[in-house]
Amino acid sequence: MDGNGANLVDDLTNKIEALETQEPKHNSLQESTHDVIIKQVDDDPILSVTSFEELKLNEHLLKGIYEMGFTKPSKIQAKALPLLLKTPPQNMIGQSQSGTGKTAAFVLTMLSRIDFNVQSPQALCLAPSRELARQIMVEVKKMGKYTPVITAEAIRESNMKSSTGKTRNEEFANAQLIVGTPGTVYDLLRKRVINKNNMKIFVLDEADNMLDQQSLGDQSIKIKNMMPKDCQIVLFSATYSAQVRSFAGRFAPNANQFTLKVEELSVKTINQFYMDCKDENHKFEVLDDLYTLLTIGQSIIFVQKRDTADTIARRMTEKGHKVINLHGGLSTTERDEVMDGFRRGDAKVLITTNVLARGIDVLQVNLVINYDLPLDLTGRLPDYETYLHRIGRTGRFGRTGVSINFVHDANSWEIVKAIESHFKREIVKVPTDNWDTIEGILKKEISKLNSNNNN
Ligand SMILES: Nc1ncnc2c1ncn2[C@@H]1O[C@H](COP(=O)(O)OP(=O)(O)OP(=O)(O)O)[C@@H](O)[C@H]1O
Repeated sequence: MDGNGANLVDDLTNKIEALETQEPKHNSLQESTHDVIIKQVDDDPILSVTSFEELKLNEHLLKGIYEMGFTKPSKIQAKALPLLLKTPPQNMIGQSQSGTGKTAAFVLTMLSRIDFNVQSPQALCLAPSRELARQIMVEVKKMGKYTPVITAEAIRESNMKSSTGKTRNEEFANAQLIVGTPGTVYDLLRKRVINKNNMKIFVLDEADNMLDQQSLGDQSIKIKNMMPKDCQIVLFSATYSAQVRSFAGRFAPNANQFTLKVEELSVKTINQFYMDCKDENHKFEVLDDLYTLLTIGQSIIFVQKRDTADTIARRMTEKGHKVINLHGGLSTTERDEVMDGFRRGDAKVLITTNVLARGIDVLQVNLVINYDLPLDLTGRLPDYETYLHRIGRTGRFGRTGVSINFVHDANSWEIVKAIESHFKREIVKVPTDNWDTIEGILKKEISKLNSNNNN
């Protein structure tokens, strides 16, 4: 690479590092300008608030929200919260793009429904992974910091110490708000460790995944069938396939519904690229080059299988890159340690499987690499929903992000083309053999995106 090329790489590096340090734009929310389609169950006018005060939330909750730096509701919060908080409660099937603040919408609703004088479970939230359940609990604790809420996490135990010093059963006996994964929650409900009788609100985050019969659907249905009849059911996700949506309608009957058009699904601030590799082996060489030649902020590399995650992590380490690796084959303690380290920024590169495709919110992540493209159960066709969730780990809440897909044969090329036409969003080709050109293209696209953001 000539001197000029090296300078350009530095430029790009600076640009990517600048993205890394972007402060949250709390006062200038950048969201889709196109409205979602809202289907309301009653004839009341559709409300949209412009401030959290308008929602008449408990003052202790407001204090928590402001301490988190939230100055005003995001678009989904502004429109969904007035419906979510209605009395008597109404069900909700909510959809909004990745990173637009769905968590706060349902966490505020859960915290608002709880009678703090009653010490038994009243709000239950399910998430598809322990990492996401733990993350939601962090949000609950921040938002509920000035309320007396008692919480418990229903995920498989790790060796990390309980912060309360209570036994697990004691924790669940008087917990008012529980967040967990379906298997553990079902087990605790079945053993009556979790008392369901006073449950007022049942939330499924990543609802399409939680209702998918080939995934977590069975457990979610069993849990829902244990809830009291008048329990409010709230579903949220960035994606719903047509099939899951019709099932969701039965799971949460008479629900207010927010639906995005397919061309609105993909976040505009995530710039999508693909790199044409010669074969499977060449993918690793390109990955190595990427991390050698560009200093990238925090990034996530997605692969399809646990074995691949282990292999890539080992080979990257051998090449001198500092990477960490998280998948479902690790122990719960290892998973927690890896995730906490990544959140702290101790490690910049996380190699993982679809276990972390959904919901994980690490604002500094500015690059997502699909080392293996997400495939459905046939192993040959694209998994559109997972693609959108994976790239949605960057570009959160108005920030700019980059995603790079590795293509290495005719099938993977067809998958990228199918994804491009499905979401109606261009995936730009970058070469794999000329690093001056590569960074030139990335730089041009990123600056185009930045100037669009500033308009
Ligand atoms: N009103 C707000 N003001 C400022 N920041 C906010 C606000 N609401 C949410 N955020 C922040 O935006 C980020 C993304 O929010 P969140 O994780 O809830 O997105 P999401 O819609 O659930 O995304 P995903 O579909 O990927 O799960 C978080 O860091 C959150 O703290």
